[in-house]
Amino acid sequence: MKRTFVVAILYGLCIILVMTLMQHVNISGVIVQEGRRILPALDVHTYLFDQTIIATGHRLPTDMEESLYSALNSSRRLRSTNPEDRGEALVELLPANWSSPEIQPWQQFINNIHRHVFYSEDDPLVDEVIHRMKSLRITEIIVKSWTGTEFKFFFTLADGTPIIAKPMRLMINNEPPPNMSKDDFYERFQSEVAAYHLSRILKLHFVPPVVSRYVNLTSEIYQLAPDSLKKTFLNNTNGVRCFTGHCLKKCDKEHPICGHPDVIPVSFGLLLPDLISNAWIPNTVFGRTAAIFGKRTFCKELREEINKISSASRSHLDIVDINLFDFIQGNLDRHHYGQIIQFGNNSYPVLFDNGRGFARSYQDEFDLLYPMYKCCKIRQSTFEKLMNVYQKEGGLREAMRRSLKSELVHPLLTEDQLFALDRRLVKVLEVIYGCIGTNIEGVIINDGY
Ligand SMILES: Nc1ncnc2c1ncn2[C@@H]1O[C@H](COP(=O)(O)OP(=O)(O)OP(=O)(O)O)[C@@H](O)[C@H]1O
Ligand SMILES: [Mn+2]
Repeated sequence: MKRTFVVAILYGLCIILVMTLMQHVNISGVIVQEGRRILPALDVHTYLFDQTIIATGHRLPTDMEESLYSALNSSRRLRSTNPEDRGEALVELLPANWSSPEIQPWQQFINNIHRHVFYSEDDPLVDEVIHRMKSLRITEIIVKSWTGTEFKFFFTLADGTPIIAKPMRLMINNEPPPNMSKDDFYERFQSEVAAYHLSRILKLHFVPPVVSRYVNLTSEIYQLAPDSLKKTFLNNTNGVRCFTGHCLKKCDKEHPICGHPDVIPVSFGLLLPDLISNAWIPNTVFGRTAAIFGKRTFCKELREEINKISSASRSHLDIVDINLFDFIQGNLDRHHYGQIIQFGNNSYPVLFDNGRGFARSYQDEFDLLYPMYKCCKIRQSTFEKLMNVYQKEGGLREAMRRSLKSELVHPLLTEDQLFALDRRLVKVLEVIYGCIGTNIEGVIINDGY
C-alpha cells in the first residue's frame, strides 16, 4: 500500500516536471513563449498554410502584440551597431552626359540610385518625377519588340521621361475566380499603381514610381501612334474607341482594349531604360514547391538558389522582404528579380510587374511566407517598418486609402482589398512572433540595410 502511494507520488512529480519543461522548451523549433497563450507548432503550420483557413482578425492578440513591441525595443539596440551603407551612386557608373547640368528630374532620379538604396523616402526628386508623370503631355509612342506577355504602351513625355504604361483591362472588383490559373487572368493596371503605394507605405522601396492617368485614345494615342499600332484600331461603334495592339496574349478582336467612350485609365510607370537585367526566380524562393515543404534542408537549398540570383550578402533578407510584400498584396506572379546592370548582381532587387497583385482579396497566399516561417530571419529595419505601419491609426488599410487619394483615377482598390491588407500584415507579424520566441538576435537581423 505504502509502496503504491510512493510510486503514485513519484509519477505525479514526473508529470509536473515534464509539463514545466514543456513550457520552457521549444519542442518543435517554432514557438517558445513562457507563460503565454501558445498554439502547438503543428497547429500554427496548419493555421498558416491551410488555404481554407482565413483569419478574420485585423489585430494581434494583446499578448503577442506586447511581445512583439518588446522584441522591437530589444532589436533597436542591434540596429545602431551598423550604419546604413548606401554604396556608390549610379551616376558614377554612367556615361558622362548623365551628369550634365541640364538633365531632367527623371534622369536625376536615375543618377541618384545607389547600390543599396533605390531612392530615399524624403527625396523631393521623387515627388517631382511623379508630378511630371501625372501631368506632362505624351509626345511619342514607341513600339518595342520586347513587351512581355500582355499589351503595354511605351511613351515619352514632354520632358523626355520614358514611360511603360498598362491600360485598363478589367475593373478592380473583377477578381480571378478560385480555380483559375494566374496566367489566364488579366493583369490590372490598378494593381501596378497600388503596389507602388504599398511599397512606399511599407518603406520597402523596390518598386519604381507608378501613377494612374486617364488617356484619350483618339487625341493622345491614335494621333501619335506609329502605323503598326494605328492598324490595330477597330471601327468605332457608338463612339467607343477600341484597339487590339500587339502582344503574345489577349491582343485580338475577342479581347479589345476599349475607352469609355474613348478615354481609358492607364498606369504610367517610370521606365528605367537600359539599366535592368532580370534574373529568373526559382519556385523554392516562394515556398511554392510542395515537394520541399517540411524538408530539413529547405533553408540550405533556399540559400543555394538565392546565391545563384545574387551574390549580395543582403539577398536572403531581400527575398524575405519581397515575399512578405507579395504576400500582403496577394501577388503570386513574381517570376523575375530585377537588378541594375551597372551594379552587377550585388544590389537590392527592383520589382516591376505588379499587375497581378491584389488578386484574390478573399484568399491569402501562405506559400509566400513559407521561407520566412521556415528559416526564421527578417531584416531589423523591415520588422521595424512593419510594426510602425501596424501601430498607425487605422492600420495599413487607412494609410493606403490616404495615399491613393493623391491619384487621378479612382477607385484603385476595393474595400475588400483594403481590408485584406491588415489581415495579411497581422499574419506576417504572427509568423515573426512564432519565430522569435526568446531568440531575438537569431531572428531579427541587422545587416545594415
Ligand atoms: N519600369 C521599368 N523599367 C525598365 N524595365 C521594365 C520596367 N517595367 C518592366 N520592365 C521590363 O519589361 C518586362 C516586361 O514588363 P512586365 O513584366 O510588366 O510585363 P508582363 O506583360 O507582365 O510580362 P510577363 O508576362 O513576363 O510577366 C519586365 O520583365 C522588365 O524587364
Ligand atoms: Mn507579368
